[in-house]
Amino acid sequence: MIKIAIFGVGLIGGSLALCFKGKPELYVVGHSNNPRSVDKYLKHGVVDHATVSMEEAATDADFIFLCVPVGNMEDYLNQLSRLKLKPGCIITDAGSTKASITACAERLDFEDAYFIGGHPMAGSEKTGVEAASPYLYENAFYVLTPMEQTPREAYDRLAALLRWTRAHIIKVDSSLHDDIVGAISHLPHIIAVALVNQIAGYNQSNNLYENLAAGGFRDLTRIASGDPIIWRDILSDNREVLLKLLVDWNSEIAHFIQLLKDDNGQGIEAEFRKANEFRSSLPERRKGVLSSVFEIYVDEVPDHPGIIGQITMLLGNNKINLSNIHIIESREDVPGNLRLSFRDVEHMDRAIELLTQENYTVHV
Ligand SMILES: NC(=O)C1=CN([C@@H]2O[C@H](COP(=O)(O)OP(=O)(O)OC[C@H]3O[C@@H](n4cnc5c(N)ncnc54)[C@H](O)[C@@H]3O)[C@@H](O)[C@H]2O)C=CC1
Ligand SMILES: O=C(O)C(=O)Cc1ccc(O)cc1
Repeated sequence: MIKIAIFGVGLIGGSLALCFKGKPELYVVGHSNNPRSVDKYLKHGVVDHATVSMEEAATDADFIFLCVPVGNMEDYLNQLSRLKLKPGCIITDAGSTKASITACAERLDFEDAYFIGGHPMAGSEKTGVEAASPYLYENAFYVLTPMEQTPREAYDRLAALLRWTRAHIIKVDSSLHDDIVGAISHLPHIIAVALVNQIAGYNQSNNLYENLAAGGFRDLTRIASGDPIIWRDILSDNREVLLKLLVDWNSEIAHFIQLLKDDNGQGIEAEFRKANEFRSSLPERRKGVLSSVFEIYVDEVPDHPGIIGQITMLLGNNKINLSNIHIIESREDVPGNLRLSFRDVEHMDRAIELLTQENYTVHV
């Protein structure tokens, strides 16, 4: 049996556990400091075994995944370096930043074990094992940041295990990772939070802001609902990169201020053209670091008990994974609309086909 120990079985650790559990020769052990979390991991069936003992989880493991907040990674690495690990054991992490943890691991002595940094570049604003899914990483990039001295054999063994995630494994230098992910993920999170807080401020004096903030505002700011502790740690750890990115962001905003002051319509148009061009060159059907949500609307769903069950059962029976379901403006006896969200376009396309066959009116 190959033993995989997962420290921190939340959204990311739990999704990894679900990719591995039940696969030939794999045995998954979850660890938490908190006995109540251990019970929860077992109740959710995401691991084969769970324990509060770090030693029990780690000592005979072939792979160790650290899936705790970025701010706790160093402490876990230090603790692991004091244990006698199985020769050849691979320690990896799932943290959203890579330079500091790789540098920390480089300073430590794991004897015959190896550290290889990792970052599955898919996730969501949700947290906890309740939100875990075995499909989370499908078609996403999974970055590995091996060190110069990492043996090829160890890298290959980790990459082979990670094939169960159905992600695309890619090797990137750890500080290049932090520059790029800082720009495409961490900076957008700051912008989303600042924007939501700006509007929340206006809303205090008039809640029409809240009522009118629909569609586009919700799409643009979904990531502002990310977990405060997880994001505190990511932003603090990558602060040097982010401070430079925010200087550039300020110049972009200053440029817009100038265009508006000058009432420079041509300049505004040029900005939109430039953005449209880059955006339309982005790969469309691949998962990126900011997960896309594929949504459809089902019209006039009669508001009687059981209708939602019928729809979810229809999709479930056809192995279509819903990531969210929302009832819009449904009052008693008045037909409502349903918003169904999917994590990938294939599931959405199949749902449209099935629901249309069943005579539901569907809009994308
Ligand atoms: N949320 C996301 O979409 C993504 C997150 N990541 C990274 O994955 C890691 C885990 O994030 P999530 O699974 O989203 O968070 P989560 O909150 O769902 O899970 C975190 C896990 O760590 C445990 N934990 C929390 N505080 C702890 C502490 N002080 N000491 C020990 N354990 C603690 C929790 O009990 C939980 O099991 C983070 O390093 C994050 O940067 C990576 C890719 C995507
Ligand atoms: O909700 C989203 O789309 C995300 O941004 C998820 C995410 C969060 C942290 C990461 O390091 C990678 C992906």
